Amino acid sequence: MIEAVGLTKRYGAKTAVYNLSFQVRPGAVTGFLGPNGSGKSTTMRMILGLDRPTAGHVTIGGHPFRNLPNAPRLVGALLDAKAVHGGRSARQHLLSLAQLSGIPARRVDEVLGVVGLQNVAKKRSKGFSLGMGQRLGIAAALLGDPQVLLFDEPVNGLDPEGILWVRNLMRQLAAEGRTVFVSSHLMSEMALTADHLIVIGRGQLLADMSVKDFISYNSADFARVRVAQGAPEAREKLTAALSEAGGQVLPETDGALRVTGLPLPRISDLAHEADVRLWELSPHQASLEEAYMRMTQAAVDYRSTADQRAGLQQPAYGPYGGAPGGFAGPAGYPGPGGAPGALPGFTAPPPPQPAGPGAPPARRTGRQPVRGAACRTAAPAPAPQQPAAVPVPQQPAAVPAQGAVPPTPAPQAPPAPQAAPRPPRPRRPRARRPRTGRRRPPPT
Ligand SMILES: Nc1ncnc2c1ncn2[C@@H]1O[C@H](COP(=O)(O)OP(=O)(O)OP(=O)(O)O)[C@@H](O)[C@H]1O
Repeated sequence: MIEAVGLTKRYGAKTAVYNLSFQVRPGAVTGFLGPNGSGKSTTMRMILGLDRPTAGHVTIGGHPFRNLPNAPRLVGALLDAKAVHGGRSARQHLLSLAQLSGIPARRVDEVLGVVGLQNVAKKRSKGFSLGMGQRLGIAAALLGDPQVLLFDEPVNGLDPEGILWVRNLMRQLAAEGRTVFVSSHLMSEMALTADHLIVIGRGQLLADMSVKDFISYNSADFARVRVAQGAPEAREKLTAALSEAGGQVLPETDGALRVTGLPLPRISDLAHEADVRLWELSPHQASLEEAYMRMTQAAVDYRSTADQRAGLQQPAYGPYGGAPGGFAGPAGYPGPGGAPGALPGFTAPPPPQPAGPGAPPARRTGRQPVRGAACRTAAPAPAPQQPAAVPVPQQPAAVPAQGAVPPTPAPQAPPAPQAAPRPPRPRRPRARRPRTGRRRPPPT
């Protein structure tokens, strides 16, 4: 098991990870999610003893990584697949790692086979594609047949077959009772691979819960209702009946209705009472991607200037408020779509607040390259001695998870000393040239 307690990492003025506490249990795939720059890699480096926490601690099986006896056989990691000597072949690279860790050479050929690189084992790795490099990094992680595995974006650059292979590999490793901690930005993939999720935003814990709970806490379940074709008056009648009963009803583009705030049996009864024949009444759940986007909107640091969204809050839509896409307001929530008395399971949490005027993202300075295998014994970065000023990320309005550590309010950074504003310079009137009445000659 991996256990982090109050883990904090500062790089100069930048707080990459703040007061992070979580556990990664064996026998499950735990997904590690968060927007770009939210501190996932930093956390993984601290778990592997490659970065020293500024505060807090993290252990594997009860010991800090550096105190683990024979760490490479206990822990395997893929952090940066490109951190390979390009002049070495895949086999040579793995062989050197194996020799450093006392792992028998035959294991090298085994893992080359597992990752499907046996036919290019003698090729220099500098000629490898992104996906081949990724496979080599995974081979390095598996080399010591470890009980604890960390993968930082393992499917990066893999083709669909490779992605499926990684998914099955992760699931198999977890089924064997190993601890599998994997970060990814591919939500659809995480939904299929992970059992449990740890979500961070701006270095702080946002959620620690099962994938299923994460989706239902952070998205609106809804019912799709379709009346018999060619009966617009029946549709209107049903809309009125459902709204009167406290449901939020939105028209869908194909003529169906999206209903939140009412359970399916109640919708069925109301349709029956209104004498409306239904052709469809089905439950729907939002995807992990929708739930993730909803939760992390306020913690996104890097957004395209072409992206007009100020969040996933959508404008009120139709006479009942709310918005298409499952993000209708929850029961009792003052905003579009809210309806008192709406039932659990058919409501969404309050929409996340748009990101506040947080500090601009700090530039990454002197980031240390990290090798692909955990058996690397890099000297730890000295913990920077910083004042305890921490820029506080604005928390999205997330539902606190069972077992999640509620983010502790971070101390406010004192305002940077400002130079006294200069008085505006008086503008000199521009001397006007006297008009001569002559025109410029046309260009030749
Ligand atoms: N060595 C370093 N020196 C200074 N700042 C750093 C260093 N390493 C990371 N950071 C900063 O810490 C923050 C967290 O970075 P980190 O790489 O952990 O995020 P991440 O969640 O892994 O991002 P991504 O999803 O883009 O890989 C970023 O703002 C980053 O610039």
